[in-house]
Amino acid sequence: MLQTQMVSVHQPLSEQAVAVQEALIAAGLETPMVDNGLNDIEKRNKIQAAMCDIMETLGLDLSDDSLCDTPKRIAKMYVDEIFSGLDYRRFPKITAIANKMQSEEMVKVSEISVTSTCEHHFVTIDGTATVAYIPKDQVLGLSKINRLVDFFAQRPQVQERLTQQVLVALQTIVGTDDVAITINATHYCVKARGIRDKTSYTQTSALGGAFKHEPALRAEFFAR
Ligand SMILES: Nc1nc2c(ncn2[C@@H]2O[C@H](COP(=O)(O)OP(=O)(O)OP(=O)(O)O)[C@@H](O)[C@H]2O)c(=O)[nH]1
Ligand SMILES: [Zn+2]
Repeated sequence: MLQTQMVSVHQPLSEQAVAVQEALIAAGLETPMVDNGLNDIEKRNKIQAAMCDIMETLGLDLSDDSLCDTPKRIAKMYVDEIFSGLDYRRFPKITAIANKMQSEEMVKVSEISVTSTCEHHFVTIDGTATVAYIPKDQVLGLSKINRLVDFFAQRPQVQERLTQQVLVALQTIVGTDDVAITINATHYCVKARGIRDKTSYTQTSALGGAFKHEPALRAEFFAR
């Protein structure tokens, strides 16, 4: 999970954040967003008021000591936690070092925890991601791959877009097309409501460069 992090409206975007945002827009993969000009405090206040309205509409007693702070908690959770990835000022600093060790084989990080939120129902998507790339001029700090996945997971998502966003972001940052990602996830909109299927899960993948075109590399990536 992203650490809660206070960001100022005046905080400039990092060069990496700008490059990734531009790449996603160019690829038609950016999350549909509108800049409403609200700062984080204004967002929390508006969401809190809206949640009071929802709870009162449901007939809940907001004077109850267990319920009274729920609108405030949800507002904070949306802005600072589970939807914090909508704000590029929170884009993680992805440190890389020169590939002096001439690593030219796949680097693969497996079973990265993914907790996201389905944009159709606003309930949890729970799963894991496996991400690989073939280093070119730079190698990434390993935890930065987890952080990148986490940034895009902290948005309302469909799993297919989350998968593609991580692919394009990583390609942009490492400067190579040779990136692969697969996500396995359970959708609580399928598990806890609607069809109420307790066992199914969804696998999505996005492959670039050699991972797309070389069957042996693709097979190596998907092998456990
Ligand atoms: N492709 C895709 N679909 C998703 C994802 N998350 C949720 N959905 C689906 O979005 C669809 C929305 O369908 P609707 O018919 O508008 O919504 P609904 O009436 O709540 O549908 P049910 O879930 O079947 O009850 C559902 O089939 C969800 O399972 C996702 O990450 N990717
Ligand atoms: Zn859903």
